[in-house]
Amino acid sequence: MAGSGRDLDATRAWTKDQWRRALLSERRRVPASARFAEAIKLTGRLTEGRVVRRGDTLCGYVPIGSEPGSWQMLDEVADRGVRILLPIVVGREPLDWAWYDGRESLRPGPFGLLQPIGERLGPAALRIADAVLVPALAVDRAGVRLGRGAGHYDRSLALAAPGTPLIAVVRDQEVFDHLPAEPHDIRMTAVLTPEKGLRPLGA
Ligand SMILES: Nc1nc2c(c(=O)[nH]1)N(C=O)[C@@H](CNc1ccc(C(=O)N[C@@H](CCC(=O)O)C(=O)O)cc1)CN2
Ligand SMILES: Nc1ncnc2c1ncn2[C@@H]1O[C@H](COP(=O)(O)OP(=O)(O)OP(=O)(O)O)[C@@H](O)[C@H]1O
Repeated sequence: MAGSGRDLDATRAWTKDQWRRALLSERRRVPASARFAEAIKLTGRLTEGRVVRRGDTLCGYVPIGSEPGSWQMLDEVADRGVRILLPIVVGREPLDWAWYDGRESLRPGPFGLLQPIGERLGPAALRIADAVLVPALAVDRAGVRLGRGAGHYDRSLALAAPGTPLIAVVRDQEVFDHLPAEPHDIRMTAVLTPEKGLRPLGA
């Protein structure tokens, strides 16, 4: 598959679904050992104080399948005094949110997700976040994010307070020059990757 900046002409014409298929098959080829090493690096990035600090509220996610990150990532961030909100899928509504309260507080949900069982705070709880980690398959330099294709985050992120960092979490190879965008796509303000850490996106 085209790496960042390569084969630009070929990928210019790709649809979002073609991108998704290519990105997911690439992810599935990453050995568990590499995924594990990347998760440890991501945890380091999240606990070094640039993304969130003690007392902050972070919207996180529980990684599933080949997504970047791990359980440890959430626990180590929580151990540093950061409160973590996790998303709950409610049909095609904006995502609902509940506090992360350890692994025992998670239950299997739709799409292979693990979701928190605590009190549902409503979609507007996103407003109290100091930063939002947004799971993604890829992101481009302008902040265009490619997700799973259900539109959950696009419907939800408009509820974040203006200026809240919206941080796509991807592997280093998943940052591209140009991805297909639609009018409803909400732009990410930054990207977090294991090797290069936190980088701003867009203008
Ligand atoms: N970890 C995580 N949580 C998330 C998302 C996400 O992408 N990742 N979402 C982002 O919007 C929302 C849920 N939407 C989702 C929509 C589709 C699939 C999905 O296609 N799941 C695959 C199985 C995944 C796997 O095991 O690799 C499937 O159902 O086939 C997942 C989440 C909110 N929570
Ligand atoms: N703000 C919105 N309001 C209503 N529908 C929306 C909105 N944003 C996205 N959608 C719907 O969701 C569908 C999927 O959107 P898109 O392909 O951008 O998903 P995605 O961002 O990749 O997925 P996800 O956010 O679930 O990871 C769109 O075709 C559109 O119908």
